[in-house]
Amino acid sequence: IYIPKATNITNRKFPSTFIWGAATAAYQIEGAWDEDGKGESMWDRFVHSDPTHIDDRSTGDVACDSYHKWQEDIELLKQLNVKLYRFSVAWTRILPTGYLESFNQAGVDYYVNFVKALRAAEIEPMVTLYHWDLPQTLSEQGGWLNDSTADRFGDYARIVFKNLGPYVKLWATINEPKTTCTQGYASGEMAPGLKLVGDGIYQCARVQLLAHATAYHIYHDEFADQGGNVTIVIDATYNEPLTDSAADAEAAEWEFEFNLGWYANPVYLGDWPQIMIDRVGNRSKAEGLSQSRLPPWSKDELEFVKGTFDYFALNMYTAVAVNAIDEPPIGTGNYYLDKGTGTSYKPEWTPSIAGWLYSYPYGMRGLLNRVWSKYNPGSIYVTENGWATTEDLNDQGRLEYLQGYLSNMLDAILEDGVVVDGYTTWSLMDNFEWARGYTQRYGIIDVDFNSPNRTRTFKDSAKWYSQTAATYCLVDTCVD
Ligand SMILES: CCCCCCCCCCCCC/C=C/[C@@H](O)[C@@H](N)CO[C@@H]1O[C@H](CO)[C@@H](O)[C@H](O)[C@H]1O
Repeated sequence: IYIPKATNITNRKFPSTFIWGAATAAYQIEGAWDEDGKGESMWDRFVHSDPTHIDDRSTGDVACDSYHKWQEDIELLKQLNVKLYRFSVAWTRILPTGYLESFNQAGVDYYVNFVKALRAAEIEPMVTLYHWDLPQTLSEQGGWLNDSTADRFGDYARIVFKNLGPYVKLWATINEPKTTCTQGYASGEMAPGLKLVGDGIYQCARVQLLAHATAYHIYHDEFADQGGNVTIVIDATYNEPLTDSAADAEAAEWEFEFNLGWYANPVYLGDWPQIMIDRVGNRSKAEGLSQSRLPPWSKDELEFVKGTFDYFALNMYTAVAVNAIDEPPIGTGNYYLDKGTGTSYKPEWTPSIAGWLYSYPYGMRGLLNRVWSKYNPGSIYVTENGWATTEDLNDQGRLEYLQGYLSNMLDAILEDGVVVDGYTTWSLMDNFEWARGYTQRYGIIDVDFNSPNRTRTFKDSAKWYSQTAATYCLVDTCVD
């Protein structure tokens, strides 16, 4: 279909059924890293073992102190007029070592109280089971390279479903498995800091998908009466060919499959994308390996993973320009060489202070259409979307980014027929931005990390978002 690349902000209203929300993750906001029986996660170990892992030598030990300030956070959500809050449960509060024997009732009580309070405030909880804080004990046993981690994830998911399930209808199993595999197990920039760009990166994807499917089946086999929906959160870029050439168009397609397709294809369609099977298989063979570095699924595994979704949870921030390149030399196995594409950003896109994040609002519409037509998921939630700045209450750049992306989302809904049921902006408040520490802020609400109270203050974008969530309108006045 032809979609004009409109940049104007629409003055039409969002459907009244659309759900406005905000998102966070446990390690990034909670703090209280060793309180009330919580175990050590691989992020606790990563930041404590070598402060140089983090740009500003900071940690998430206190972060936004949301573990203690959760009632205040719910008040903020109410002031924002949002009806959906996506947050994650810290695995190590429930099972401090990752094993059932370490069960910690205090962790369960904490989250049960929290979801009850959200419901009382008429805010729907969307619970992510895993947002990168793997129990350190499991990490030492191979973490996402060890098949048994999928079973440990199932043990943990069962406890959370059983206890929080009466109050939760929207579940996300694993957040952005690709980021974990590329940055945690390949570039080493994130926990656990491994550099296995040839094979570990692919095994990590396989084990996370098995873990997701394990939790999905546990929910539908044992807790179907709760009537909730479960999926995995996948991050993606909108891939625009660098030029009009057929070669760049094909490269953009490869880029799509080696990123989003890597995780979505097994879940929504079955098996790895064919281009990955072919390219990694051929390059592995040329390297003299007897088996592809992309681990083939068994027939049982394929059936186990295929169809494990009730909706599509999409994290979308940026666009990338993609170009064809000469076939990279065969040598040491490497995912980035297997991919066989070049990536950059177009000069007309607006850069943020995060090197990877550029504003190209049309990308939201383009990607939503692609996900909708390729995977036919029935319903999409955009579970993350946001903009990086330095500390600044007058964040006009963030406001314009959100306005532009949401305007294009509405075009996808109203013009193209894509079903987007809800949106949780990243993030409710400034927080610990992984390897960037507190140097990059994504919150619509400012957090003063120098104050013991972690004072929260609405930025301009939060004031605008609160009005938008109340009126379903991105500008001052909308037409129905
Ligand atoms: C001339 C230079 C050319 C370089 C071209 C590189 C192009 C590759 C760019 C791909 C960028 C994708 C990287 C994406 C990362 C994000 O998905 C990831 N950081 C998002 O993580 C989520 O976002 C939040 C903000 O970073 C984070 O706080 C949250 O926890 C994550 O779920």
